[in-house]
Amino acid sequence: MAVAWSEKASSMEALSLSPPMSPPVILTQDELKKIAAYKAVEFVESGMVLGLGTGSTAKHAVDRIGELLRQGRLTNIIGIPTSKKTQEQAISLGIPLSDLDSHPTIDLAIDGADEVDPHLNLVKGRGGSLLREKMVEGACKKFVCIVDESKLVKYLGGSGLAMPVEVVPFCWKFTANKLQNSFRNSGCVAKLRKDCKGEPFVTDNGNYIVDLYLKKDIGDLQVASDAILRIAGVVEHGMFLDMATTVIVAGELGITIKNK
Ligand SMILES: O=C[C@H](O)[C@H](O)[C@H](O)COP(=O)(O)O
Repeated sequence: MAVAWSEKASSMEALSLSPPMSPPVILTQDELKKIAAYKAVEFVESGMVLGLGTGSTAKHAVDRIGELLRQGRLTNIIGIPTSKKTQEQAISLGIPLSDLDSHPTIDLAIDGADEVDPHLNLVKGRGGSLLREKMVEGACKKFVCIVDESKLVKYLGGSGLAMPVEVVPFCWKFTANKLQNSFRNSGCVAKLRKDCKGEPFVTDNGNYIVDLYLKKDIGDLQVASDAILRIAGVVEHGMFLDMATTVIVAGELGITIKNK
């Protein structure tokens, strides 16, 4: 999706890429993701332990951290990757890595999201990395979420796209049925995620993903979270409730920074 990048709106902290009176610059969705990511990396300071997110938006942030390290503008960074893919990317960029066992407290994590509601609750995991993301981002002093404006929703599940749940492979149909029945009042349909070969998608942790598709609001999110986590066979779900401390949204009018 390409949008017009116009002048700063009064209520927004914005990056204006075009001088006044010039025609609006048309940016792609990926360019907006990159702008949000670069803005988030401005929060990074030398000496920090950083949670490194996963996905097409977080990838820009990891690239930028690697670039600043190479230029010597950042030093003594330790990255904690949220997926094997991000781990590979960080290694290729020369970012020193560790894990939660050695660094149980993280200064700052930067990661994307699939949905952001008005209270800064998130849906994550459409890339399949929700479990490691939740572990790493749950251990952060500050979690900066970076999105383009297409990710903003009125309520979680409101995009009509997947709400991911990581489940153990053992009797996944049983677990999927339990999940679907738990949210039948919201018109929930539970589907096993498949890879491009039509095989079950397998997470970095060797589990499967059941995607929930909701026709209506699921109501109280904490109640929904508790209900999902009570189902034996569920490992974790992709609702990140009250975890993001800041959300950076890049959109048509500029960058908006929302703080908890
Ligand atoms: O599992 C994937 C992660 O939760 C991603 O952060 C999320 O899916 C957003 O990805 P993207 O930045 O590619 O839209």
